[in-house]
Amino acid sequence: MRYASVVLDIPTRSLDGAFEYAIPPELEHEVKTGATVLVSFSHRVAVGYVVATSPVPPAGLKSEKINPIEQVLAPPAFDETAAALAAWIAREYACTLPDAIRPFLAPGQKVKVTRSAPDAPWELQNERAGAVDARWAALALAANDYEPARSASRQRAVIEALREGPQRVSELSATIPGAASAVSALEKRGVVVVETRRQIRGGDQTTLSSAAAPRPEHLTAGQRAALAAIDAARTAARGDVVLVDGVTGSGKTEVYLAAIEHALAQGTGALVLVPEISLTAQTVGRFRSRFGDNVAVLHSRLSTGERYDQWDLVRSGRAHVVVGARSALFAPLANVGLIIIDEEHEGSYKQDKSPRYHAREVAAELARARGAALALGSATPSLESLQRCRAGSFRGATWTRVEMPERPGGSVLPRVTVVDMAEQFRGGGRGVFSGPLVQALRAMVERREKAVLLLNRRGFANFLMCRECGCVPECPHCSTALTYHERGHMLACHSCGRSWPVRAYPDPSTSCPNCGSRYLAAFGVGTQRVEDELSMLLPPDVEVIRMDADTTRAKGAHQRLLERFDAAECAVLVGTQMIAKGLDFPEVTLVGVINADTMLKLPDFRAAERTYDLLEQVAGRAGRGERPGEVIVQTYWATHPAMRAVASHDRSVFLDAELAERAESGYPPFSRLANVIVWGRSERDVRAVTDELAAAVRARVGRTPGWEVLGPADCVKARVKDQTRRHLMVKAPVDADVGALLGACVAGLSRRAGSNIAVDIDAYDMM
Ligand SMILES: Nc1ncnc2c1ncn2[C@@H]1O[C@H](COP(=O)(O)OP(=O)(O)OP(=O)(O)O)[C@@H](O)[C@H]1O
Ligand SMILES: [Zn+2]
Repeated sequence: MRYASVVLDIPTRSLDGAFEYAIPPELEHEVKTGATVLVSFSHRVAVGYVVATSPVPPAGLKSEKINPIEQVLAPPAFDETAAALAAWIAREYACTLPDAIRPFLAPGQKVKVTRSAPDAPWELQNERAGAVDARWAALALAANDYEPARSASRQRAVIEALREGPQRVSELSATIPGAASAVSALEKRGVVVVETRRQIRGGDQTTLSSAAAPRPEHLTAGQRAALAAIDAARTAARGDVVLVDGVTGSGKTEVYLAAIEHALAQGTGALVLVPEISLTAQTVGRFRSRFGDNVAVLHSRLSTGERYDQWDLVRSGRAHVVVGARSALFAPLANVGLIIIDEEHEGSYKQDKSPRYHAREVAAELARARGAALALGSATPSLESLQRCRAGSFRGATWTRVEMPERPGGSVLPRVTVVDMAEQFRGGGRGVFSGPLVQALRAMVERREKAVLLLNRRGFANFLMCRECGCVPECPHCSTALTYHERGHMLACHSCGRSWPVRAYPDPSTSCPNCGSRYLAAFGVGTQRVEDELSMLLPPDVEVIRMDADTTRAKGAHQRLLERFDAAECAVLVGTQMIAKGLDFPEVTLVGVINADTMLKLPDFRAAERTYDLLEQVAGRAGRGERPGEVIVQTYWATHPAMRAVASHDRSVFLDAELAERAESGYPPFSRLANVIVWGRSERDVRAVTDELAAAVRARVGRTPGWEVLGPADCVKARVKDQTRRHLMVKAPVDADVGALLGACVAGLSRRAGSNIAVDIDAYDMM
């Protein structure tokens, strides 16, 4: 008899830890680690996941007292190492074990079970995602001597079509009426063979010229150094990390491709993470053109069926390179030699629902557990990664930074001009585009090239700003920017809770607290308005393509817009953050940033870092080919270090000031920051829970150096959908086990009375 440890997935209860069950002999071949099983638990059936099996009964239990596993519901989806990783995630991010295990399951797998009759076997109520088979027809040898009857024109057409190669019967039927019966007739005569093949969904195609990845003749010196460092880390096989710190257009993708080639040559596979939004045909195409069918692609814009097929390619060992969004980390690739995270600074690597993990941290742990290397790439690495490289190691792994300061083939970084918009306003400029940007756009059109215009939408209309002096009202007590609440006509401070009534422009009572101007207005213009103004400014033969949440909603829309931009002779691409990264169009010679500073005033300690990252990334879209590029950054805060750093292509201008400030105030990367959010319908309950939680955390933390508990206070978004939201922030030393401590505090609450609690370790969203 063997025994299995099973983690139960019972939605309404949080049971931590695994329970022991016996494996009946008839199920012995099916009950493996990673399998989904049905067991009985307190007199009803429950779904669970096997996380370990053992030949000996658990200590202290008599074998006849152990309940048997009743049924196997789904085959193994993960192995022992993955099970251990899930346990690590649960502890590190203070979530339940089933929450940590679910990302590893097959796409579409659900927790609910049903059965058709009282004694029928139970089945999972999965989304319809399982494998799909297609019937393929092909000519048999006998076709060479076969002459269809004169009346059999359909048979003739089918044979004709199949001479080009095998085809799906459904496809034949679409072009030849009655093809299916002709195929059956021909099959009976032995002229055609029909076979069932697994259909694989989700292998999208593109016409984008830049989606191919022709192998360059030689790598640059920077690329060679980066590749050597990654190879060395892979050979060391203990989870060492290499940060590829390469300027925009320096050829990081080529480094990844070469490193993966080396990994494959040694019989190991690779996981490649790219931000969801840049998982476009362009990026995927580069990997496919180098590795063909050995690539599986996983992201959320695929249908469940498509994701299932791609996932199954990995599990069945047919694909060894997985390219995907952060969840690709959980793909069933057993023999991982290399993990790559492109644009590692991206905030989207942090998941905002349970499990609230950060892909960089999970990848580091996975690399350690699998004896693989982790390569992080960015033109604007996160302060966390830079700091770990300075220290040389983190959590037992070596962190090495390799610089790639040059673009290959002699192309140079673009010239950057910062335009002070307050000055433009004082000079009478009231439009969306400053004088210098208008001139640059006209010159670009004359040269018949392409331009990219970024409209920053984050932080939009969250605060008031004076158009004349650029001032943003701040709290006199906390020096955080005041948030504007349009409905209540009020400015509020989210650190101390104070608020002031105010009316924004065009109300006649408006007045800037700094200069008295009446142009104190909510901040922002929409992409639609930019598009309209552009059309008025430029000749009609210039194509204007708008890319934002509205125009990219439809499936494949993102790709079609880029293909249009690619195919155009002279065009302007206007878009939100989604256009800032990854795009590689050599004809783009102008990049304009309409409003560089909307994020700077957000009550978020990473606001400046995010602004710098975004500007540097979008600037990097210019001049990637032979022609030099130009960048125009419009801002009301021309002296901010982020602007100056981008203008001079010198990160240290921003970095030194920023690191000093973070060290001073004890923010990451010099500490860990956890945000505990409590929300619910009753404000009283929410307050009671946050107060108890704050007291519990303070009691545990005591006066331990490096720990600090802030709050409780209202969240920036204090009310969402009629629910009150309060939070508590906890700062801890970088090596502290924050998740375990906060998890225990939450578990020890005396009551949670209709409140929801989210423990967000290493939080990115402070709102
Ligand atoms: N060694 C090389 N020789 C010539 N061309 C190269 C070489 N390496 C890369 N390239 C080309 O340089 C261009 C930029 O490369 P890539 O897109 O990989 O840059 P990147 O570093 O990822 O940039 P970004 O961070 O801005 O997205 C691509 O068109 C690529 O084909
Ligand atoms: Zn205040």
